[in-house]
Amino acid sequence: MKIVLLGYGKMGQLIERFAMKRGHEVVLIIDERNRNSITPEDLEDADMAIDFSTPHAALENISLCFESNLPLVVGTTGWYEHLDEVKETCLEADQSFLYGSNFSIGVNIFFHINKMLAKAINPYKQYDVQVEEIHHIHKLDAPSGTAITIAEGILENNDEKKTWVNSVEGSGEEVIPKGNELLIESLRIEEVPGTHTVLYSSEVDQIELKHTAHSREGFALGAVIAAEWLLGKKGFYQVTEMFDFNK
Ligand SMILES: NC(=O)C1=CN([C@@H]2O[C@H](COP(=O)(O)OP(=O)(O)OC[C@H]3O[C@@H](n4cnc5c(N)ncnc54)[C@H](OP(=O)(O)O)[C@@H]3O)[C@@H](O)[C@H]2O)C=CC1
Ligand SMILES: O=C(O)C1=N[C@H](C(=O)O)C[C@H](O)C1
Repeated sequence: MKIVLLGYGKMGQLIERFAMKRGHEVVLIIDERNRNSITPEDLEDADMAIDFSTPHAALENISLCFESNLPLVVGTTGWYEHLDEVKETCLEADQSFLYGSNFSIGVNIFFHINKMLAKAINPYKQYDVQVEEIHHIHKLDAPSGTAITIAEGILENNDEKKTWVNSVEGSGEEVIPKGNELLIESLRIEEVPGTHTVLYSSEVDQIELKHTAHSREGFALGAVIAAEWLLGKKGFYQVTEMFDFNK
């Protein structure tokens, strides 16, 4: 596959390594320095684009790929308030699009267990639930996209919680969740690649479901596998649709 990389930071560089290992070719690298000079024609010879850029760049990059009729995998987080409009444009224009807050297999298994756990605990109102995410200090968005997906999985299966609220440690803003609000606590610590925990607490005990990424390799390999999965398909997909355990 001939791949265009949008974003060539920590993730883009790792994705290039895994793409080459799996026999693909990176034909164009786009980052902040050359983005303004890129036109849809520059993407004509490619088979697939993979975007791991920044929350404010993602939307324009998605439009660029749609204009070029280039299938696109988006790992960038922090732009999800625009998901509905992207879906509409994608389907209207008969494009190929896949996005995911987290491409690692481990986290996708976690997403699945998170929903099952939320469903199992739902009748036992003595448990209160909270989500915690820890990432490196360079991260631009909070809460993490993964934490939002986890929170959505809980909200779908919990009668008490209606919405999520976010508190960023050290921001100086105190967030005290109401009874029907699910708290996502964000911590930014050194170079942590990504740790997500769901905590259910009662007076007598605590249940924890935790995923710790040891590196970014799982995310990068997952993004290349997602690109391979998307090739030849039309439509709007989420990464979770790639996995059988969601069926
Ligand atoms: N879904 C998943 O599994 C994962 C998602 N992510 C998400 O991926 C994104 C990138 O993460 P990461 O690689 O760590 O971030 P980095 O900050 O390391 O890299 C961001 C890259 O985006 C480039 N960039 C900035 N503006 C544009 C633009 N307009 N068009 C194209 N590229 C641009 C930057 O260029 P320059 O260097 O020139 O500034 C840089 O190369 C984040 O949103 C993060 O949350 C991260 C890991 C896993
Ligand atoms: O910015 C990161 O680094 C990560 N971002 C994604 C997110 O926001 O969930 C995925 C992963 O946790 C790493």
